[in-house]
Amino acid sequence: MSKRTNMPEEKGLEHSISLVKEGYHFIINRRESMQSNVFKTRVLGRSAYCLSGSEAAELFYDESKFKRAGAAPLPAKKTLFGVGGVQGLDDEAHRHRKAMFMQLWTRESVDRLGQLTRDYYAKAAEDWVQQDEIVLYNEAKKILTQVVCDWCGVPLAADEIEKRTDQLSLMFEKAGEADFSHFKGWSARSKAEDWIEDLISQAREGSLQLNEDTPFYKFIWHKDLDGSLLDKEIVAVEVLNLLRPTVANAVWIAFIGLALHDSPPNSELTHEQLESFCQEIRRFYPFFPFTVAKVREDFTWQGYEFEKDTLTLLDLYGTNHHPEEWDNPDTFIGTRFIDSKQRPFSFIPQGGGDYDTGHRCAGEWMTLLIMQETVDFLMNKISYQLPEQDLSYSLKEIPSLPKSRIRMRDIRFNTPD
Ligand code: HEM
Repeated sequence: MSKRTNMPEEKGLEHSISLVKEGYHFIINRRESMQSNVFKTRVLGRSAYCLSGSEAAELFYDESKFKRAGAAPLPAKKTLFGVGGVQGLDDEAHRHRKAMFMQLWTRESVDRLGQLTRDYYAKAAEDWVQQDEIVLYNEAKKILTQVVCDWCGVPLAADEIEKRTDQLSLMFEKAGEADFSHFKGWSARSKAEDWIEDLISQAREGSLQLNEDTPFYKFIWHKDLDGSLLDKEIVAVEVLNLLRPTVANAVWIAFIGLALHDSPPNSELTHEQLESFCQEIRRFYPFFPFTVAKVREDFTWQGYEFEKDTLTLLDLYGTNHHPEEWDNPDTFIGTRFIDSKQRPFSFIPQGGGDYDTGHRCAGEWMTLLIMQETVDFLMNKISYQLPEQDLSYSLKEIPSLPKSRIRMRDIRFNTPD
């Protein structure tokens, strides 16, 4: 006899087109109309549960209930994640691989990242002051490509910067496209994997010398659970798991440009105020709409039956805007996070739960650091004007970006007082 569930359910055979059309509001719209943080729908040709809000997020991060193997749809693997990376692992294999990422966050390496970010901003701005106009989003992608390659120890020649910036960017820019341009993301990933695999071969053969303290070196010589080196294809996927999302910070940098215009903070920010402003950017502006897992074994939660192997979407954007979790969720309040307790499952722009044992983003601190350096640079190191431009952004496009990508003019270095 088939199992019955009293979970609210969307009628119809397939809703993938609505998902593409409604974008960040797909889960919110149904959560509101069904008045439930848990419901069932059909996307990508299969049944799927959608979860929203902190209680449901906590459930989603319960490893005994959900697994990641086989959850990510093929188009996402071909562009965003790659095959064989940490995102699709579970249990001991996941913890061992995740530790390879988490070992990178030493005081020295974080300080070095901050310094590199400042240096590459300063270098880029020497060129900006000569230009009539620059586009912040495009500049940020180039800067971050150089920052992250330098930080990782991945060699990057000056004449390669544009090409590698484009490849790393297309992987996240085209991941949400439903039309043919999605394949640009596939092609970019394939070229970027070839690039990194080639460098790995050179390093393993001894023709490329790398500093032992760099992430690239550590990943190349990382031993898997069975004591063997990872295949170079897997190392490349994991190195791109450092490069690609760091360049993706350009999306939030474009939103920083917008927030500084729409909701400018006090001119002199304390560290606490700066951090709160950046956290509110991560809460308020869209990036990843949801993340995915699969039900590990049949279980019942709050009277709802969850069936083994069913795809499950956790609403990241909707939880960050959930009226049960936030006062005035749709208002940008730069000081919101001052003195407010961090609630691990309500504020989930980069996933929730535990870093070491769960799938929460390995680069959350790095993201916050780059954002803080960016706000400091734009507010204190240079001055600029925003000419007339279309600053709107659509919640139907993934990833969403201000339409103009933030055009800036009359850029000048500020002189120290
Ligand atoms: C724009 C900034 C970023 C956003 C919006 C973002 C978002 C996310 C999200 C939503 C997840 C999945 C969480 C889950 O499925 O539970 C994730 C995982 C991950 N992120 Fe990020 N991320 C960003 C930056 C970074 C950076 C800078 C790095 C590394 C340098 C990074 C590395 C990773 C890795 C390795 C995972 C997989 C973790 C795992 O499966 O255990 N991310 N990120």
